[in-house]
Amino acid sequence: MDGPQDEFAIRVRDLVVGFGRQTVLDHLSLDVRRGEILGLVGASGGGKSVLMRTIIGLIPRRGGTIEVMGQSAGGDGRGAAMAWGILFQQGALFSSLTVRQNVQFPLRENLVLSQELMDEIAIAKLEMVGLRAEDADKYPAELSGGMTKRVALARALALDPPILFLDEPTSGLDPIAAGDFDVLIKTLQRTLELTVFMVTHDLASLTTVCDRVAALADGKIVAIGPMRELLQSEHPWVRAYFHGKRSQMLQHEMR
Ligand SMILES: Nc1ncnc2c1ncn2[C@@H]1O[C@H](COP(=O)(O)OP(=O)(O)OP(=O)(O)O)[C@@H](O)[C@H]1O
Repeated sequence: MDGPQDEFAIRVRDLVVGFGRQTVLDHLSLDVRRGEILGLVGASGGGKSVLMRTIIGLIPRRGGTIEVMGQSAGGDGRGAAMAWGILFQQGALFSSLTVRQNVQFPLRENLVLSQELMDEIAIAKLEMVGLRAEDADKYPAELSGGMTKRVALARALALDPPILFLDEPTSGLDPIAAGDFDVLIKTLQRTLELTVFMVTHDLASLTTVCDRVAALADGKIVAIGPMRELLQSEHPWVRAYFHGKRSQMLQHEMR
C-alpha cells in the first residue's frame, strides 16, 4: 500500500545551488505530487532551468536534499536515469540520426533489445505522440517545429519513465500547435499516470494543463497552488507576473 512518503514524486529540501559567488537557489524547498502536472514560473535568469538540471543531476548542489520516487537523487545523476524523461527547450534531437534512431537512442543506451523490438517500440511511441510510422525515417531537418517537439517527447517516453521534465514545451510553437501540444501532454499524463514537471511562461498552458503552479523568486518557491490561488498571491513578483498589463490582457481574452 502507498505510504505518505509515496505521495510525492519529487521532494526538494533546502536546496542551495550557485556558481562562483552567485547563489541561484537559496534554501529552496518543493514537493511535486505523484500524478500531477506542476508548472514552474519565474523571472528570466531566476533559476528555473538550474532547478530542473540540479534535480536530474546535471548541476552539483551546495546543500540540501533531493528525492525522486523515494530515492535520493541529484548526486551524480545516474541513479534515477530511468525515472525520468526530459524534453529540452529546443527539442535537442540528434541531427544526424533519423526520427526512429532518435527515439531508440535511450533504449540503446540503457537496455539490450533486439532491433525488431526497438523498431516496434519506436513506432508505438511515435503513434503515442500523434506522429505516423512514415515519419520514422525522416531527419530532424525535415520536421516542423511541432513535429520536432513530438519526436523529442517520444524519445523522452522511450523508457516508460514515471516522471517527465518539460522545459518550455510550447515555446516557438504557433497558438494552434501549442494548444495541440498542451492537449497531448494532458492526455499522456492521464493515460500513462505520469508526473509532469514543466517550466513554462505560457499562460494558456498554466491555466489549462497544470494542476498546480509554483513561482520561483529570490531563489525560493514563493507561492505554490492551483492557478486560481496563484492569482490571489500577495507576493510582489507573483502579482507583477500575473497582474502585469500583458498577463491581464491575456487573462481577459481567456475569460
Ligand atoms: N553552468 C552555469 N555556469 C554559471 N552560471 C550559470 C550556469 N547555468 C546557469 N547559470 C546562471 O544561473 C542563473 C539562472 O539561470 P537559469 O538558466 O536557471 O534561468 P531561467 O530561470 O531558466 O531563465 P529563462 O527563463 O531565461 O530560461 C543565471 O544567472 C545564469 O547565468
